[in-house]
Order: sequence, then structure tokens, then C-alpha cells
Amino acid sequence: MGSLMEMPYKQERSFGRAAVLALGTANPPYYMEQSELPDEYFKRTNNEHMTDVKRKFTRICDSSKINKRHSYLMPETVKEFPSLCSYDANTLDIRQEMMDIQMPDLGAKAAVEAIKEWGRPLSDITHLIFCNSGGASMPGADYDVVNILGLPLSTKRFMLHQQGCFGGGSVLRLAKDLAENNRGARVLVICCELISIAFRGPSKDHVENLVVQALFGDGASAAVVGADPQLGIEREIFEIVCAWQNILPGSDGAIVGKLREAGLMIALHPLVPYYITENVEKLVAEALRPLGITDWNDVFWVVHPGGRAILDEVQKKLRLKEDKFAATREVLRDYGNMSSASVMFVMDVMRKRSKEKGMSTAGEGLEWGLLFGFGPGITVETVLLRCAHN
Ligand SMILES: CC(=O)CC(=O)SCCNC(=O)CCNC(=O)[C@H](O)C(C)(C)COP(=O)(O)OP(=O)(O)OC[C@H]1O[C@@H](n2cnc3c(N)ncnc32)[C@H](O)[C@@H]1OP(=O)(O)O
Repeated sequence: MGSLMEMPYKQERSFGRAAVLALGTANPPYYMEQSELPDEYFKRTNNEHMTDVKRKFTRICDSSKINKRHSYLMPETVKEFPSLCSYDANTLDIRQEMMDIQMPDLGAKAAVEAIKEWGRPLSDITHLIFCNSGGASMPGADYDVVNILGLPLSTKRFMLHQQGCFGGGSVLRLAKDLAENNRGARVLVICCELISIAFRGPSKDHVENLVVQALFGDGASAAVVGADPQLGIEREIFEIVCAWQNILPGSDGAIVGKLREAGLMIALHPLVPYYITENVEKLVAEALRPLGITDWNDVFWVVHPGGRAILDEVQKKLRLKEDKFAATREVLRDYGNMSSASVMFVMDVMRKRSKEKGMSTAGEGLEWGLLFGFGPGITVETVLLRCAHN
């Protein structure tokens, strides 16, 4: 028998680092203007008598810096299934059946956009990662996407369930490991979040639910990740240099999502912005110290648009200039918090705005950037990105 190195099954590592080679996004066509939401929400759920709760909800909506959010739950659907309007009726079956259909469909739409930009044939996709926080079936949305897109039946699939909002960083970390450890691999990454699964009526005893109803939107984002780009066809948009995951000490229970008979019950502690702000600078310093960067304005920022208060406080803590979160704030304004799908929306906005403004890199003219995803735990994903000059 030959040595291990001569084995015919030996897996070769890539020569270079993995990079995002293409991006795509999709949203359900229906959307709701945030300014109309308080009236619409209390009317739709038959709770117009809850005037104090409505006033609080209006204050939250007004402070959210969100203009509109897309949703797969149209007013007609809510009328058809009135139990969705109660706070905690047993509605899991209704919700999961909707997700079984909508999730692969929306995820595939974002993937089609990314594949179009990528420019190579579908048969060159070797791996698929599908991430979502709501639906759970076997086989899952990853399997459905193989069929919808016509991907090779040999595509190696990974289904990431219930990650929450940090999942947008986790998928890039996993895609990097796959692409760099399997020479020639092309990883299709999809984050599809139909967070309207958490739509429910108000309850005066659960004010945290009001924040959930005001923040989340539905959307899917996709990327093709691979190393050693094919000259003349593929182009590195964001190189994935390094990726870390951390649990923030003392933040236990601050962001929680439980799948119950009433569907996905999300609870956000009012101190979420505080926990993130208190810990973020240490993570930034650890990521950028090896590069000798000490002014955090010298990098571009792809931050999960978790909520306006988080962005304001983190920006202040890191002494960042006014426009440093412009791409993140644009996504928050136009789509709300789309959980794991959000950060790839931010990457997409950033590279488009950078091009429109004639900047020399996809990262607002800068070479180095940091991506932050945060979610249940509180868990934070930090990804160091690098952009080549045009
Ligand atoms: C799900 C995942 O995996 C990952 C995620 O992204 S989780 C989402 C993370 N995001 C958050 O936790 C939201 C962060 N918070 C915010 O961005 C802001 O607080 C907000 C936009 C929701 C409201 O803005 P604000 O500046 O705090 O508005 P403000 O007028 O002070 O507060 C409005 C009301 O909301 C209440 N409120 C704010 N956050 C609350 C919370 N988490 N729970 C309950 N009430 C809350 C305030 O107490 C206040 O009540 P009163 O008006 O009765 O005093």
C-alpha cells in the first residue's frame, strides 16, 4: 500500500484564500411602510382597544429608523389564518407549512442572482450552505434548492438551522473552510430569513414582542465563495481573510428564540445594545492588531443591522465617523433586520455604492474591512475582509 500522500482520495488545499465571487439578494414583493404599521398592526390583529400598547409600539417604530420592510405574510394570508393574530395560539403547523414552500423559493431567487453574476455553469457548484432561523423539515430547503436550480445531485449540502442573526457570518466562515480545504470548490451560500414567521398579535405582558414586530423583515441573500478565481471569468469582491466566533461574557439570555407550539418566540433584552457595545472594541482590536491598524476609521464596516440603538452606540464607542455605517443603515432603512440574510445585503449595497462613487475598492476605497454578525447567545461572528484595488 502507498503512503497516505499518494492515496488517490487525497484532498488538495487551494493555493489562495477564499473570496466572495458573486452576490445576489431577493425579497418577497409585498412590503409595509413603517409609518403605517402601528395603525395597520393593531387593526389587523383586532386590538385597537390596546391604546397604551399601541402608543408604545408607535414610539418604537418611530425610533427604529426603518422606512419599510418586506414580508411574505400578506394581509390576505393573515385574514385566512386569524389564529396568527393572537399572541400565543398553537399555530406552528400553519407557520411551518408556509415556510416549507416559501423558504426554498425565495432562497433560490437570491441564488439565481448570484449565479448570474458569477458567470460559470451551475455544474461547477460543489457545495451548498443554506441558513435559516425559522423552518425545519427533512429533507430541508437545501434539498429543494438543488431541485429548483438544477444543481448537481452530488452537491455537498449543509443546512444551518436556528442560527439567528449571527448566521450571516457563520456561513462565510464555513464557506471559507470548505473552499480552502477542497481545491476547486465553489460554495453556494444562501441565507433565507422569513422572520414574519414570528408575526403575532400584541400582548401587554410581553412588550419585548413589540420590538420584534417593529424590527424584522423578510429577505434572502446569496453568495458564491471560492478560492483561486478563474482568470477572465471570476472576480474577487471581498476576500475572506480570517473569521472568529465569540460568546459575549455575561450576556446569557439577552437574545433568545424558542420554537414553540405558537411558533418562533423571540425575546430581546433591552440591554442588548449595551452588551454588544461593551464588548465590541476588544474584538475589533484582536482582529486588526496584526495589521497594525489602531484607528477603526481606517477599515470599512459590514455590520448586521440589528437595531438603530445598537448601531448608534457601537459607532460612538468605536469613535467612527458619521458615514462609516452608511451601507448598514441603508439596509436597515429599506428592509429592516433580516436576521442572517442582512450582512450579505450590506456587502451588496457597499460594493454597488463604491462603484457608483468611483471608489477604488468595493469596500468604500479601503483595503481592509470588518464584518460583524451578532445574535442569540449573544454570539458574535467577526470576519476580516480584504478588497483588491481596481
Ligand atoms: C434575532 C437575532 O438573532 C439577532 C438580532 O438582530 S436581535 C435584534 C437585536 N436588536 C435589538 O435588540 C434592538 C435594539 N434596540 C433598538 O434598536 C432600539 O431600542 C429600538 C429601535 C427598538 C427603539 O429605539 P429607542 O431609541 O430605544 O426608542 P425609545 O423611544 O427609547 O424606546 C421606545 C420604547 O421601547 C422600549 N424598548 C426598547 N427596547 C426594548 C426591549 N428590548 N424590550 C422591551 N421594550 C423595549 C423602551 O423601554 C421604550 O419604552 P417607553 O417608550 O415606554 O419608555
